[in-house]
Amino acid sequence: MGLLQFLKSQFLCHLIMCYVFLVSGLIVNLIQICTLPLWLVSKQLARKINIRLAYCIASQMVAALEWWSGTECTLYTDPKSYPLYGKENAVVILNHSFEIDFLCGWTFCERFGVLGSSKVLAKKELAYVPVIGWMWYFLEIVFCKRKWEEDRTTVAQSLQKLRDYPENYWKFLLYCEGTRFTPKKHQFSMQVAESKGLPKLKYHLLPRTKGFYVTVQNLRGTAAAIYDSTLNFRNNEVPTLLGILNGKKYHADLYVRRIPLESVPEDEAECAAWLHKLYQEKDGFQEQYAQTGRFPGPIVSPPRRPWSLINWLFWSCVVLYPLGLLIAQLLSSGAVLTIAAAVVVCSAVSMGMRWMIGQTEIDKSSNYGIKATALNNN
Ligand SMILES: CCCCC/C=C\C/C=C\CCCCCCCC(=O)SCCNC(=O)CCNC(=O)[C@H](O)C(C)(C)COP(=O)(O)OP(=O)(O)OC[C@H]1O[C@@H](n2cnc3c(N)ncnc32)[C@H](O)[C@@H]1OP(=O)(O)O
Ligand SMILES: CCCCCCCCCCCCCCCCCC(=O)OC[C@@H](O)COP(=O)(O)O
Repeated sequence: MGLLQFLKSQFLCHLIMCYVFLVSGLIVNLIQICTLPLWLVSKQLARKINIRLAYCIASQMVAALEWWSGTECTLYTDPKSYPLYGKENAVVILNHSFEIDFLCGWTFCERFGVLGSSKVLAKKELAYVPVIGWMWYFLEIVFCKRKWEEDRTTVAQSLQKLRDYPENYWKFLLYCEGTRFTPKKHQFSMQVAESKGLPKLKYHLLPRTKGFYVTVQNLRGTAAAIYDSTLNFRNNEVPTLLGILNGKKYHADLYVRRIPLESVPEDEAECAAWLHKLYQEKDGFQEQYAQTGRFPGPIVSPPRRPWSLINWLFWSCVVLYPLGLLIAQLLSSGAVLTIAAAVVVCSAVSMGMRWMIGQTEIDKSSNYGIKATALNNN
């Protein structure tokens, strides 16, 4: 193990990274709150400012993936579609099998210059996660309770609000499986597939079709295409956020197909059947990947950009300098009680960060999808 790799595995480094993320994130959240009056005066300007502010937070995690862990992200796609990525609005459909799949999504958004304005249909629980969840509130992220009776109106309303979004180039991410893949959820989901007379899937859960239908209906005329995206990792890697913090390098492969939105049927039942067929095709791509280690089509990888790193270094300077002064003052004062209080605060913060990282862990995944009726989401 080299010196750099040794340093990357040290808890002190992780603590410093988490401190930078948390404090800079809270500063950004505070500035976001200050933009509230602006929403009344100029909604579009407030949105544009919040896109840039969100970039300050999200790109730190992207920098950790790209520059700290050095994870390689390879894109398989049609070279004819490639020039359109980042230049049009699109609904992205992604498999939900990995703890850092959202981060790989963010990385591609960053490389196509749409990280700050990217959107997602996220479970409501994530809105309460400090920094990220609070930032999403100002980005007009669409939240759902995964209870259709309640979501059918709120999701449609939130999607309608996005129709006049000022930044043209955003991606709306939809995990149609609705929850992360686990063998148990797969077993239940395939029972539902069987009861509906649908072919079984090997690598995916049965997609939930209502969210997809409502998204397509509400974004017609705004989004130009569906980006059907299938993600996997080389050599059966099981990537985690803690692995990224430890500087572990992963190898992500993403296959993206651009499908014009007009080709999705308008009728609800046909739209649902279209989505089921899409997931059967996605299953085929994963099978091919398992057999050959490749997705179909050529590789057209966009290079990483320096901006995420520059942003990270900027915020590190902003928040570490006062911390350094504070620690020096504290140690020179020799006040045992104050030092003890500082240790308690540090421990509390690191526990809080561990809880946040826990939100990404599949073994802490919800029970959603375990019962066929899926009534219990907790
Ligand atoms: C490549 C570039 C990438 C770019 C990335 C871009 C942007 C990045 C931006 C941000 C990244 C941040 C990442 C954050 C991640 C957060 C993600 C999440 O939170 S995922 C969870 C929330 N999202 C979803 O759930 C979306 C999918 N779900 C739906 O669409 C649902 O329909 C719903 C709208 C949420 C409503 O759910 P509900 O359960 O109430 O209703 P359903 O109608 O879906 O369910 C009943 C229906 O399903 C059948 N059923 C029952 N049990 C199961 C089961 N186990 N499996 C499958 N199906 C089941 C049941 O029979 C009913 O069927 P029917 O419809 O026929 O009646
Ligand atoms: C600079 C880097 C420092 C990094 C410090 C660590 C920061 C910690 C940040 C926490 C980020 C929280 C974002 C959560 C996104 C989780 C996305 C996700 O995958 O959600 C799961 C849901 O889709 C489905 O839920 P389940 O039903 O499976 O349950």
